[in-house]
Amino acid sequence: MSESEVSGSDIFLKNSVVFHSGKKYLVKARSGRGKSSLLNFIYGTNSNYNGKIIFENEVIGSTNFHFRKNRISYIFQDLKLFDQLSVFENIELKNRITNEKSAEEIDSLIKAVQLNGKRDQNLGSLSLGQKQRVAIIRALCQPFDFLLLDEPFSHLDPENIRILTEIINLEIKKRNAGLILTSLHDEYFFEYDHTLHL
Ligand SMILES: Nc1ncnc2c1ncn2[C@@H]1O[C@H](COP(=O)(O)OP(=O)(O)OP(=O)(O)O)[C@@H](O)[C@H]1O
Repeated sequence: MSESEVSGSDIFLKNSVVFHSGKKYLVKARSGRGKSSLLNFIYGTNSNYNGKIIFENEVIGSTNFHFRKNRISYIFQDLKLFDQLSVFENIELKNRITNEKSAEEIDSLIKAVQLNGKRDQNLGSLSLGQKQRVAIIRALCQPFDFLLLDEPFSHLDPENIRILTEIINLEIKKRNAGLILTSLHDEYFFEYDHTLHL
């Protein structure tokens, strides 16, 4: 994007922007303003920017895989789930690497988000809102200091959003983690400490 396009941004072109763990941030912008790009920069999967992203004195780059494994968890807008695997298998695939949760805990989360009837069904046959619920549970199956959420509830009804915000709040509190959520709109899913405009 050009400098004029981002001149009013609270993040782009600033000398420094600090995100603290334990705090909740809403990043709000119109479509195409760089919300997904910002999260990809932080996650280390897009390095097409000027400047540095520093996590506790270490520069995040595309090869710092340990950040993605241990420090930052990300719910992608396009979810990045495996259509050929079942709901349980999609979650278990990550959990097998991290050992973050027991099979019973995963089952209880699947039930909490009202997907127990779909547990063994392939992702390919699920609705987008159902897939969003799976992606959110999977993202909670790892250690993290920051949880990145890219328009995570765009296809969910208020009741499911309520359930998921409760689950996410508990998991964040347990880890004293920070949350960075992008949205097109003002929204009140979480009690945000800061709202930043791109
Ligand atoms: N790999 C890329 N190469 C070139 N341009 C890109 C690339 N990825 C994103 N862009 C451009 O950067 C801009 C910001 O894209 P981005 O997906 O970050 O926006 P967004 O705010 O998340 O949009 P939306 O709300 O529609 O998801 C867009 O103009 C997009 O076309």
